[in-house]
Amino acid sequence: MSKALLEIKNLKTSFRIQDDYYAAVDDVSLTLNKNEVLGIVGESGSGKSALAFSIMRLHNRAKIEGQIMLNDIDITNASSPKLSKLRGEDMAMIFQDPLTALNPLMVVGDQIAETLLLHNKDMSKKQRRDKVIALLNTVEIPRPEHVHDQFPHELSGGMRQRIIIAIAIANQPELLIADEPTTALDVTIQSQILDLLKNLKDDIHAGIILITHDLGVVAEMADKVAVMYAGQIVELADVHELYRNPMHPYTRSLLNSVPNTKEGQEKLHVIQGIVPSLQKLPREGCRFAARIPWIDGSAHEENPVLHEVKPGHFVRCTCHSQFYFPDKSKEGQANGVS
Ligand SMILES: Nc1ncnc2c1ncn2[C@@H]1O[C@H](COP(=O)(O)OP(=O)(O)OP(=O)(O)O)[C@@H](O)[C@H]1O
Repeated sequence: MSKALLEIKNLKTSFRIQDDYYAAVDDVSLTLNKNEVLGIVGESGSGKSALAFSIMRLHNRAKIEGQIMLNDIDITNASSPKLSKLRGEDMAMIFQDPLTALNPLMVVGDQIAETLLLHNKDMSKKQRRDKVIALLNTVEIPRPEHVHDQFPHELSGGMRQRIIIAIAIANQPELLIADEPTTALDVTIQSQILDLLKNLKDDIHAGIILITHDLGVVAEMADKVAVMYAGQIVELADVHELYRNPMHPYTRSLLNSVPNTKEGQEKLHVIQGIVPSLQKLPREGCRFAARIPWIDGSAHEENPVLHEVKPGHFVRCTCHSQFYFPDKSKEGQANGVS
């Protein structure tokens, strides 16, 4: 079997709050291959961005334990100059908010050219401009010659996100992380950006990590899905398997909280409570136990680990085998989103 593009083993990312360290990402292991899209889903505060920033090594003061390997390069222990070279060239990120990610004082064409220059010092000015125009075409910007010389504030939110995508793919990274790429955009623009990412997916041959709240987007774009809760992956499976056969109570609750157009959906499931803050996170036992109090405590493992319940389908904690929705009429509808 060919080697994975990205291999993460037992990653733990902790932030210092007052006098102690608290893990926002805890015991995360996963692999991603070239040309593969991994969707990461979970509620706000579940650690998705902390995971993405850990891979890019963009946390300044976090303590990172475990291992992140990108193409056999150990990112966890890479030096700052090495990381600067890796970012942009081997891995790149599309951020949530395109306005804050762009320099307001520089025309967008120059911002794309700057990224090219960082990793291709020998490119002539003319080559750079041609490449920028080609990239603007790739991200489907109309009148690229004109847009090249515009400032970010002169462009719409959707156009700005296209510029961010052009910057991210400028040096053909092998790993592309899109962290909620459509959150800051209105609904019609969201679908245009997702369509663009879908088209790019087949052209750039990168491994893509797509972080989103939107289970529909994951269903459409991802090959496999990791569901995160309170810093941990609670379920990981091929996308079809996960939607057909969700097992972890959190995955089932998430899927059942999404409206679908199929017949028989009487009422949406509400996941009681919220993801606890870092300092209040239970460090032992099943982290989801408090949100499914009707399930007997003995159903949970003392130290839940990911079990491979089927080839390639991993679930954390044994509580899934005893889980049911308190409203019995909802049982069996967990597969409703596809
Ligand atoms: N630099 C930091 N210092 C301290 N705590 C942090 C830091 N970054 C994130 N956290 C905490 O880590 C936890 C996970 O946050 P994270 O932003 O990764 O969640 P998320 O799943 O990406 O949420 P969202 O979907 O809202 O972006 C949260 O409790 C958050 O407050």
